[in-house]
Amino acid sequence: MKNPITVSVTGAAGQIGYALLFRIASGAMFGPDQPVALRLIEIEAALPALEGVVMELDDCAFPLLAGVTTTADLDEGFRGANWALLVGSVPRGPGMERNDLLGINGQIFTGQGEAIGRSAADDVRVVVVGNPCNTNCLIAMRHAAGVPSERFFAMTRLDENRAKSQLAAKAGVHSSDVTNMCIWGNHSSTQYPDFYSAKIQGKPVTEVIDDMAWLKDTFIPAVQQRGAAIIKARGASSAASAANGVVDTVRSLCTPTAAGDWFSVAVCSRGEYGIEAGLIASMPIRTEDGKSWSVVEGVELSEYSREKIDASVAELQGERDAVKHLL
Ligand SMILES: NC(=O)C1=CN([C@@H]2O[C@H](COP(=O)(O)OP(=O)(O)OC[C@H]3O[C@@H](n4cnc5c(N)ncnc54)[C@H](O)[C@@H]3O)[C@@H](O)[C@H]2O)C=CC1
Ligand SMILES: O=C([O-])CC(=O)C(=O)O
Repeated sequence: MKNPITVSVTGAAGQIGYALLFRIASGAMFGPDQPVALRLIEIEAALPALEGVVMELDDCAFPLLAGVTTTADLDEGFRGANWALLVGSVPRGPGMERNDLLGINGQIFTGQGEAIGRSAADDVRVVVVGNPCNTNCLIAMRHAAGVPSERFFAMTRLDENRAKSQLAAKAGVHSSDVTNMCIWGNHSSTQYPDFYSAKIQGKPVTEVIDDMAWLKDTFIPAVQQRGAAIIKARGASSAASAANGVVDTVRSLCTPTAAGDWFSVAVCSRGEYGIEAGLIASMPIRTEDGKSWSVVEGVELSEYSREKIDASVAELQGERDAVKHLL
């Protein structure tokens, strides 16, 4: 039997938490022979509800679940964490943009970053989901003393999956036929789902979907606005698909990437593709060994792509400037 991987999850009693914990405990995140220990973090007021979730985890009798801890204490919650999944934070409601949450949620990530620096395992990797996730990730990274910047990620995988699904439906193929789908920039309505470099059954999307007006004027806004459309329809923000995005993000970071492909996650830029170093921006990422990762080099950017990426990066710069007092 392998040693358990310790996974800390904040906001564990929330909507995404409810969809995520059972997937982790069932083996969907780390595979069918990898035990996991969960450390669940909530604010005091939500601890009673979290106990109910733990009762349900118990009632699943998951063979891979090696233990569950619940706490409102950040050091206790991140103790020994190999993965810290930062979900806890307020979701937006109808009519809001994700960065309207910066003032409400930003400060959560200072204390969490500090506690990760003090208490997590030496190999901790951090995935920020709580919105606005890129800038919250930046805040956490800046406060996590001793944790290298390449261990911080913000989630754009749900956007990637949405984009694949939209392109597949238009082309009449399965979403698994869509590869090389990069979301660039911010997890926001300025994100750029790069249809120019994506492929369908190995061919450029623009060859298979010969409809530039649809790609530019329907596809891109549909992906950018999908979160808002879900909020409008469901009355609450995406939860099951977001949890699925977290599972996919961690799996992709832990599993060698298929030859020629890449996946989307926001990482700390080192200046790749002219994106200001130090910003948490989504880019095309590969891992060869399931541990270290790299930004895929040489993706060709049309003038259109360049403009879209620059606009999203400008938004990230604005968000960073708005939280200067937290950095
Ligand atoms: N990056 C992405 O693709 C996506 C991000 N999100 C974001 O994920 C976040 C969570 O969404 P939901 O689970 O639907 O919200 P929710 O409101 O159902 O749950 C959030 C939970 O976080 C807890 N919480 C609040 N402050 C906390 C703190 N300081 N420490 C620990 N826990 C804390 C709350 O008590 C609550 O149980 C939101 O910010 C939402 O916008 C949602 C979907 C996709
Ligand atoms: O749109 C929202 O506020 C929630 C979210 O991040 C998403 O669904 O992508």
